[in-house]
Amino acid sequence: MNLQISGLQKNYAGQCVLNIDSLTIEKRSFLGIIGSNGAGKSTLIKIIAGLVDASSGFINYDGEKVSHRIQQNMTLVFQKPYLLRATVFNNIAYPLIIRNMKRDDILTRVKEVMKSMDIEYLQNQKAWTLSGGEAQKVALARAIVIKPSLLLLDEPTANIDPSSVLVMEETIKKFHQENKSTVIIITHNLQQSKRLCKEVAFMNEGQIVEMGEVDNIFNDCNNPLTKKFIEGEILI
Ligand SMILES: Nc1ncnc2c1ncn2[C@@H]1O[C@H](COP(=O)(O)OP(=O)(O)OP(=O)(O)O)[C@@H](O)[C@H]1O
Repeated sequence: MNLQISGLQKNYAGQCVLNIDSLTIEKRSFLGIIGSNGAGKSTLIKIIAGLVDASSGFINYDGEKVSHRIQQNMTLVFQKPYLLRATVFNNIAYPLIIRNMKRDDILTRVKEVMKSMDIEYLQNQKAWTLSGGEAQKVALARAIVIKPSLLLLDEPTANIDPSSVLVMEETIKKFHQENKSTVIIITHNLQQSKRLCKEVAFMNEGQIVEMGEVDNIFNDCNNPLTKKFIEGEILI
């Protein structure tokens, strides 16, 4: 999915927390969003997902305004996984059930995703009994099972151990390679953005300070604020 953002602003109690003049995210992009706490990263991704209304401005999705059909084609994984009070299998199957997919196809698709993430052993476990890392894997499995054309990830691997991070990253990479999808990931892990993304956008105080190819941003950025941030200095 191709995204065109124009004049996007979000205010909370008269305070502007997001202000993006113009941003294009090409189809099949793999964009990382980095920046300090409160920079506006989650607000941006929630507006893209249609979960929060912008105060002004608009987003075009493949040249169209947001609609039910477009929203059916995107998924968002939060830092804290929201799972249904059901088994792991039913959690992953749910987005396919509500899209009226045939029973046999659901079975095949859910098994395929569980196998690729090595979580088949969890299929009958109740979602509320999962560990944090297991729940996060299930949330990712549920997000990719519909093969969305836009996958939005808000710190999907925060608070999980390195081997689970590896499974999640491999899954996200494979998903991006095998589908003609756009992936946007917010991460505080700069190494993770280097491992996964083609492009990175650095946000500060609601604005996109700089955006470019991963190598350019990390080795040859133009803005002194970006340089400070990636070198681990505190931005004040
Ligand atoms: N529902 C809300 N009501 C009031 N203020 C909000 C609301 N949601 C976000 N904000 C404010 O908007 C600003 C941007 O928040 P946002 O969650 O987008 O930042 P972020 O870059 O994702 O931060 P973090 O890295 O800590 O997750 C913050 O100052 C936050 O307090």
